[in-house]
Amino acid sequence: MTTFQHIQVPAEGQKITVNADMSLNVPDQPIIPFIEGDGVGRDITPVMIKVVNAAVAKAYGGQRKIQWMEVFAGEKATRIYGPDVWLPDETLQAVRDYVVSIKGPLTTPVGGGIRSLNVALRQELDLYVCLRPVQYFKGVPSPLKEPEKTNMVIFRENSEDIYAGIEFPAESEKAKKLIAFLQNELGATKIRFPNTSGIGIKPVSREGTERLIRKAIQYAIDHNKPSVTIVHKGNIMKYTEGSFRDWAYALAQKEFGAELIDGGPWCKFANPNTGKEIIIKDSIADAFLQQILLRPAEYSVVATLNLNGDYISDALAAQVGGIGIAPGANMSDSVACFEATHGTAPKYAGKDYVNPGSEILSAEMMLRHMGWKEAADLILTSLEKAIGSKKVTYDFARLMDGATQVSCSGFGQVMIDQM
Ligand SMILES: NC(=O)C1=CN([C@@H]2O[C@H](COP(=O)(O)OP(=O)(O)OC[C@H]3O[C@@H](n4cnc5c(N)ncnc54)[C@H](OP(=O)(O)O)[C@@H]3O)[C@@H](O)[C@H]2O)C=CC1
Ligand SMILES: O=C(O)CCC(=O)C(=O)O
Ligand SMILES: [Mg+2]
Repeated sequence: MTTFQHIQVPAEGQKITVNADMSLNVPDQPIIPFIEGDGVGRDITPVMIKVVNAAVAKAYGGQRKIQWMEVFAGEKATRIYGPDVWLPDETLQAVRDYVVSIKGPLTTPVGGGIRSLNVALRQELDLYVCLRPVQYFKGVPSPLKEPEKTNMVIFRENSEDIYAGIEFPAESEKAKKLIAFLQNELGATKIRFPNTSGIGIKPVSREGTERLIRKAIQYAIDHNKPSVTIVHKGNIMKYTEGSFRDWAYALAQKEFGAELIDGGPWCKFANPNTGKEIIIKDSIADAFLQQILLRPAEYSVVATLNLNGDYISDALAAQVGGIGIAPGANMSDSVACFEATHGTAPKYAGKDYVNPGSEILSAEMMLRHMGWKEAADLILTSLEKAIGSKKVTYDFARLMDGATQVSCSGFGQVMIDQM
């Protein structure tokens, strides 16, 4: 058994393992690492665990049980491991070795300070897909007239782009060197204020694009979806976002046999499982952001770059009721770490106030990923019933007629009472 410095491995339970074909072996008592998270992480993570335990107990009558194993990151890690240890090596090792994990949000300061621990975790473990389903739950208050028409699944590239954090502060030696190189060696004449510019680098590769698009198209096949939309700003950023689009179309043709529609670039192929047509199309990001509000029913699977995916996730979440119920997963071919779309919402930290729904729905995705469908279904139905009962947290209560506002833990209890 692995020994850790500060992580306590539960006395009972086993690791989930991965087969050669990437399917999972899930024991009846899997050990699941969790990161509590900063800010509201301390409110929502215990509620998520309580709701998941209740759903698993109800679904399997004691036959199955999750053995939770706390691993540390963010502010809590600095209290345990020392002031500069934000993401301990043993946390990365546990998330990798135990295959399936879940995390609360982690703070990233604006401007200076540490770089994002969330991004570091994704990069270190090469969790290259950020999967964020966006669906409407009946009764949730939404700014749209027909929120049920928003039903999309975002495949956000999670390892590249301007998000990779390769940047140099204005007036630093490195920025000066890089600007001089760009001007003198590469003929870049368009840096408007070279003496006071910070510089960021935006790597976007064919390999990174292809592995993301492969997953998005396979998802559309497996879930019988009508289309995959590639979202990019390739008219302006031609060799990063534009190439993303071109590589995506090329992959659809090369690996899935897609054929051009009316000379392209849109293309289509028949779903090998159902025979139904899957259309591969693209949309420029600014236009896409208005299309999803005005014509959401025309979009299904969305494949996009890292930064676009970040913006689109929150925008789409708002359409179906907000980031209080927006779940997600960071995935490689073998490892998956589930997490809410929202951040640490610091003004609400420790107040037992916010909606735990995003992390609970992330756990629902986790249970489904493990093949524990019955427990996952119970979570969905109890969430729907809880919303139907109008006992909801502040974010929904402030927009819902006749609602009773409950706390974060109170909402978890309402869900458990509905199981
Ligand atoms: N994966 C991660 O760990 C992420 C981390 N972050 C980090 O989080 C920190 C704070 O970021 P910030 O920009 O404030 O964004 P947040 O997502 O933390 O919060 C923005 C607003 O969203 C609403 N909100 C967030 N969570 C909930 C919830 N559970 N229930 C109901 N409403 C919610 C609140 O709206 P209202 O004010 O209307 O009540 C809140 O003020 C930053 O350091 C950022 O880097 C951000 C995103 C993801
Ligand atoms: O890492 C962070 O602090 C922010 C990340 C984020 O907003 C996201 O992944 O959606
Ligand atoms: Mg975000």
